[in-house]
Amino acid sequence: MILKEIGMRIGCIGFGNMAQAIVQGLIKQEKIDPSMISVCAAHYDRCQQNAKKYGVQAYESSLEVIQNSDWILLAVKPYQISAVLEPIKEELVSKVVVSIAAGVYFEDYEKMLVSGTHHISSIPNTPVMIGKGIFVSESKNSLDENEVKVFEEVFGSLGLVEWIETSHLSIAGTIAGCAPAYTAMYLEALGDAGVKHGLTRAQAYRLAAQMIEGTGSLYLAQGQHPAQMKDAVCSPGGTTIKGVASLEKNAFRGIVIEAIDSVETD
Ligand SMILES: NC(=O)C1=CN([C@@H]2O[C@H](COP(=O)(O)OP(=O)(O)OC[C@H]3O[C@@H](n4cnc5c(N)ncnc54)[C@H](OP(=O)(O)O)[C@@H]3O)[C@@H](O)[C@H]2O)C=CC1
Ligand SMILES: O=C(O)[C@@H]1CCC=N1
Repeated sequence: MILKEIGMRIGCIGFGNMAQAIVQGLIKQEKIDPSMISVCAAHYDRCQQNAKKYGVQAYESSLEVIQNSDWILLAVKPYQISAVLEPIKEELVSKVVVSIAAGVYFEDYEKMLVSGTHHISSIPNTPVMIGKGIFVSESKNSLDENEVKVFEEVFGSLGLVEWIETSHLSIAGTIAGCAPAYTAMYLEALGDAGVKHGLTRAQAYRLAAQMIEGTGSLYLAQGQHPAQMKDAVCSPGGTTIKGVASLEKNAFRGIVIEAIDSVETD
């Protein structure tokens, strides 16, 4: 489904890191012509500069974005949602609202939007930019059957659309949405280790990134238990098991779980 063909226009209220990642992804996947995307942000000058990078249209107000769009991506910080929606909620009744704000779900929007507004809460991650992302999407939503189909086709072109019950949305969003940061830290750490031992930084990052992508893809292709994947690398008396022992000594898995806990108990 190419949005141009069905005449669907997308508007972004908030055009920061995540909205730009989605817009880049949609343009890269040739789902939509940039001319059909409208955006606004708090600072118009910065928004104009960012819009120019992708060839999309920047507006000064969210009202103009809504007037020029069919689907609205709500991409401001979670704590700003309520204030941003209040003056425009009447205009959203005939639109489809897609929220990407972490922690703001169906029941919250039922209180903030006009009754009957079609809306869905979804937590994406930055790899949507290159079609390898995730949209953790709340099963409970008020889209009609056709809109759900469009949602799955359009945002599914940027990666995996995973439907999740509200009670598990937060943890799913943390694994999918926050962990790219932790994975980037792991990438950086492997890069530092490579450099420490003589690789150029570029080589070290290239090797580490390909390894991370390959390991994830291998799991997705075969569904092997991660422990089996680990065991297949550890030759008896070999090199890998020494690193495994060191990671275990430093509670590698424990600190990862603790990091996720710290997000969830916030
Ligand atoms: N970054 C990520 O990886 C992920 C982010 N999210 C969610 O995406 C949302 C945006 O996060 P992120 O992109 O990281 O944040 P950014 O700070 O990068 O972007 C926030 C955007 O909101 C704009 N903004 C602020 N106030 C208003 C307003 N009153 N009206 C219109 N626009 C406004 C800002 O404008 P200006 O730049 O001019 O200040 C900016 O463009 C959050 O709700 C977050 O939870 C979800 C999953 C992953
Ligand atoms: O850090 C944040 O708040 C956002 C939500 C998920 C990823 N980034």
